[in-house]
Amino acid sequence: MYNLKEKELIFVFTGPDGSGRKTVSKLVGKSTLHMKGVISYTTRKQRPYEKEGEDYHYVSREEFQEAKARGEFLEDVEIHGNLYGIKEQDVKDTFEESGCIYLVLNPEGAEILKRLYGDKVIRFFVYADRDTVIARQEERGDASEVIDMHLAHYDEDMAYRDECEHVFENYKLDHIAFEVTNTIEHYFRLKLAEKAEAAEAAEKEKL
Ligand SMILES: Nc1ncnc2c1ncn2[C@@H]1O[C@H](COP(=O)(O)OP(=O)(O)OP(=O)(O)O)[C@@H](O)[C@H]1O
Ligand SMILES: Nc1nc2c(ncn2[C@@H]2O[C@H](COP(=O)(O)O)[C@@H](O)[C@H]2O)c(=O)[nH]1
Repeated sequence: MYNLKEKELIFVFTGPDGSGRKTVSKLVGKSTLHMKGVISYTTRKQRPYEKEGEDYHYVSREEFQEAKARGEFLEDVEIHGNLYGIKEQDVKDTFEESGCIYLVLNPEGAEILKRLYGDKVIRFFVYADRDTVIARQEERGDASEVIDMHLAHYDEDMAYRDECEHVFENYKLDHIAFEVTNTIEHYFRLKLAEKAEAAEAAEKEKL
């Protein structure tokens, strides 16, 4: 397991499928705060609107299982017969570029990360009501079987909201972007304050 350094934090965006986790995480994490996201590996088929290396790394089941046998995944799950996982090396490399990283995971994955890293994992639960989530997936062209599959665990996913450190409804994109940015900046300020305190304590010890 990758050992997080003192200042490193992982922001996990979780919630029901189609609620807007990827959109919000990219808007805030990448475009506003210049953090880096870690891209998952999956065995599921690429959708027409997705890009390799941007949405996922698409691999065969065999490739995924070989990587798993080599112990390369920090966490991995199976959802509706497809495998998904985050590689430990990708987390390590991304931390070298940025002190904080973000991931988009289902609640099961968010829980695995939380158990691994405790306070260093901050979970942002992003949600919208069932009808809105359906409408968004229809609009982006998801097949009805895909939407049905996602909605089959909507209630179960929603039940995870009370476990998360922060909960955001996603209707107005500019509104949620503002709220999430402020929340992440709060963690950045805490980290800076801790660093300053540690430096001050070190100075005092020298005297
Ligand atoms: N606030 C919003 N208003 C309108 N459309 C939105 C909003 N947020 C996200 N969307 C749209 O909803 C769709 C689903 O968003 P997104 O892909 O970010 O969801 P997700 O939670 O990551 O789910 P999935 O894993 O299924 O992609 C996208 O087409 C996105 O553009
Ligand atoms: N625990 C993990 N969950 C992941 C990972 N990559 C994606 N996901 C989540 O899976 C579902 C289904 O995704 P879809 O793109 O096939 O609709 C969704 O909740 C994703 O956020 C991962 O590496 N680990």
